[in-house]
Amino acid sequence: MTQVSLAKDRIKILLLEGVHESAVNVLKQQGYDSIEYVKTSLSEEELCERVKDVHFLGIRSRTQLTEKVFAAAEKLIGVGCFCIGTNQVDLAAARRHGVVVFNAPFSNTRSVAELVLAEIIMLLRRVPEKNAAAHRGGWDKSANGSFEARGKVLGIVGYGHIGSQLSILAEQLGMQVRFYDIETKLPLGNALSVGSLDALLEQADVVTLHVPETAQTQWMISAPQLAKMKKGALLVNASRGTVVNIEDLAASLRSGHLGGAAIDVFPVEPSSNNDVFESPLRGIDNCILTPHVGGSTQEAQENIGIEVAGKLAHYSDNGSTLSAVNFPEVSLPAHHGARRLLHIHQNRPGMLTKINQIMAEQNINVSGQYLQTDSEVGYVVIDVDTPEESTIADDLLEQMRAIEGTIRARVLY
Ligand SMILES: NC(=O)c1ccc[n+]([C@@H]2O[C@H](COP(=O)([O-])OP(=O)(O)OC[C@H]3O[C@@H](n4cnc5c(N)ncnc54)[C@H](O)[C@@H]3O)[C@@H](O)[C@H]2O)c1
Ligand SMILES: O=C(O)CC[C@@H](O)C(=O)O
Repeated sequence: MTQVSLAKDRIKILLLEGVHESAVNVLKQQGYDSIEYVKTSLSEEELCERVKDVHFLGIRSRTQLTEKVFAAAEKLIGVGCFCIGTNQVDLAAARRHGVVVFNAPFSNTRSVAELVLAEIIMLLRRVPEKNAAAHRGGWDKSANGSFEARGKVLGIVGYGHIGSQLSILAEQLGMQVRFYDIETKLPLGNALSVGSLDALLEQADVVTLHVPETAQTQWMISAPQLAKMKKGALLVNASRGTVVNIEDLAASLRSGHLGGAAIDVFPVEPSSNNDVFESPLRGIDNCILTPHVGGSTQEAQENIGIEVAGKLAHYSDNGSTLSAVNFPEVSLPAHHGARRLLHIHQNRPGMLTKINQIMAEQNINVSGQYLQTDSEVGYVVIDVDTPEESTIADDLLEQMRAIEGTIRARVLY
């Protein structure tokens, strides 16, 4: 599969799920005008049709990018996930098809941490059920089951960007922070690392989950783990819906073992704001249900738009894959006065030799060469000095495309 090199005005960009308009502004400022903006996600079938002539695709967490979608997206160069999570993308398939995927690894971190902290206080004070009662005309003026956050043990599962940010905020409220992570992490402030998930569940008054969706985290909180939590303890999940078995959680809340929960993410989420939200957690009063809005603040969305659109434009203009989540990372200088050839190939022995042979045979002066590989894919960038009017770069590109194992190749002027 090869990629024809294009002038900017012929590069088509499809932005889904109502990404912030800051993304459109950045792309337009960089000279990209052919932008289609869609407010919802699309089904696999719709996507396969719509992505056929698209060069860059922007999504959030709802759009599932499967092998089938990448196979249909013959011209796709890059994907921007306008969020932190990339579990909705088959990253290996993207790599095999030579599609570079970027995300915004920390633009909404603070927003999630703030919401979680607020929910912890609300749950400790049983505000959700008092609020529900008041809306029904009730008046539950009582301190029964209501507690301060100060002095309580907060158990954080996953001490990455969000978990560690929350750790700092929670300590400022006087909470005692414990965390569990599969990686060794620097404990911030007075936080303490705990050796196992079970130990954390047994110690914590409040457990909050901040892990990515992986095979290892799927249903990591189910009936046995919920049973290990203290009676009356609280659970917060603003990570991914597959981390908690929602039926088991509903049973634990209804039995009175858990005292409350705040859930922002669900195993199945409505694909648009017009769809009905179904969940076994509906109707449980001390359970806060939010529609996957942990990172949905104006500040976060605007910053994400700027960051991810900037990464897509930079990759398009310069070839840099720095901070890509599925690709060998190459940080490239500007290529003023040189044509830049980009070659993505299957990582087989002898690829670089074949490319260099082409340069030698044409007597080309190579002014810069960059190579990065992973186990499957190689990415070679070559800057060649040619007179401005010369079409030699196009000839070189054609020859490079003919090398067996080439996935995509393009030239930057
Ligand atoms: N609700 C929302 O709107 C929202 C917003 C942003 C992010 N998220 C979700 O939150 C997740 C975490 O975000 P982050 O920025 O903190 O990610 P991160 O990558 O910085 O941190 C994740 C941490 O989890 C740890 N981890 C991985 N597997 C684990 C396991 N099995 N047990 C214990 N720890 C494990 C990692 O080592 C890492 O330290 C994201 O992957 C995303 O799915 C949700
Ligand atoms: O914007 C969204 O769709 C949710 C984003 C959030 O879950 C993330 O992974 O950053």
